[in-house]
Amino acid sequence: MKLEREVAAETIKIQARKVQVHYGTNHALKDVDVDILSKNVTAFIGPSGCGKSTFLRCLNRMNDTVASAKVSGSILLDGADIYDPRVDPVQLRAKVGMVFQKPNPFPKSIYDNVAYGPKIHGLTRSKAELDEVVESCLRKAALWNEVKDRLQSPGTGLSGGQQQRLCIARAIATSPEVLLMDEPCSALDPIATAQVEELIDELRSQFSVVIVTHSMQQAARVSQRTAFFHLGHLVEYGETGTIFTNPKDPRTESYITGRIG
Ligand SMILES: Nc1ncnc2c1ncn2[C@@H]1O[C@H](COP(=O)(O)OP(=O)(O)OP(=O)(O)O)[C@@H](O)[C@H]1O
Repeated sequence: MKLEREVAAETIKIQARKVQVHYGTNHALKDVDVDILSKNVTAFIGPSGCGKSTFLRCLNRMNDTVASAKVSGSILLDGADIYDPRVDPVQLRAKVGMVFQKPNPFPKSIYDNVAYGPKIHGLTRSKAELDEVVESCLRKAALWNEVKDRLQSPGTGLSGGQQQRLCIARAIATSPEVLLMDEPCSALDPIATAQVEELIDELRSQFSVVIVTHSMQQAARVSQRTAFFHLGHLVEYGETGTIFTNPKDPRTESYITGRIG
């Protein structure tokens, strides 16, 4: 029997039903149903072009910025439709933050990169409060000790791994509830990758994390749930251990054993 604490931790944060995405005539995502659990890391895996990033971008309406993209179906965040016309996508993206494949700090200081979100969303009332938020986010992103003496230096002057941790600090500065990560380690060396993976594990005590990855080892290391996509379909979704050791669908098995992809 599960402990009460564990059951409480496994509430549904995002519920997606019959999500379809077309880019012009390209039907990129077909009838995707999935429940993303709170305080879990969910990995999206599958061969190139299968729709992982497309689906990830549906979860904070980033596809709104792609003129040819048409999204249908329903996506609920804590039971509320994120595609409701009354939802402001900018506010939504503060709640559902995103970290991209290539570290993309703003051409501003390290401090301002992190302070930007809280400032534009009016989340702090004083400079002292903002300083606290910046420090706490840099600490959570395991970067504080490396940058505390040069907060006014440009974020773009950091190493690739440090820049990615800065982008994570920036993404968590608006206190998101969900963090979307699109291949966040693909531009990083193994040491920086290990640091970011460790961080992801720590972040899940506070956020739901959804990560797109090409590395099955990474999915197995960091996630509790895995979704396997193939040709625009979500083929299989379940506990990571089960997906990797006892998949139900032959397509999942072929992918994890290296026969497709
Ligand atoms: N901005 C876009 N405009 C038009 N078509 C797109 C766009 N983004 C993705 N697509 C198409 O949608 C399909 C799914 O692409 P998507 O990037 O979601 O796949 P992916 O599984 O994340 O691939 P990869 O692992 O290579 O990043 C592909 O056919 C792709 O060409």
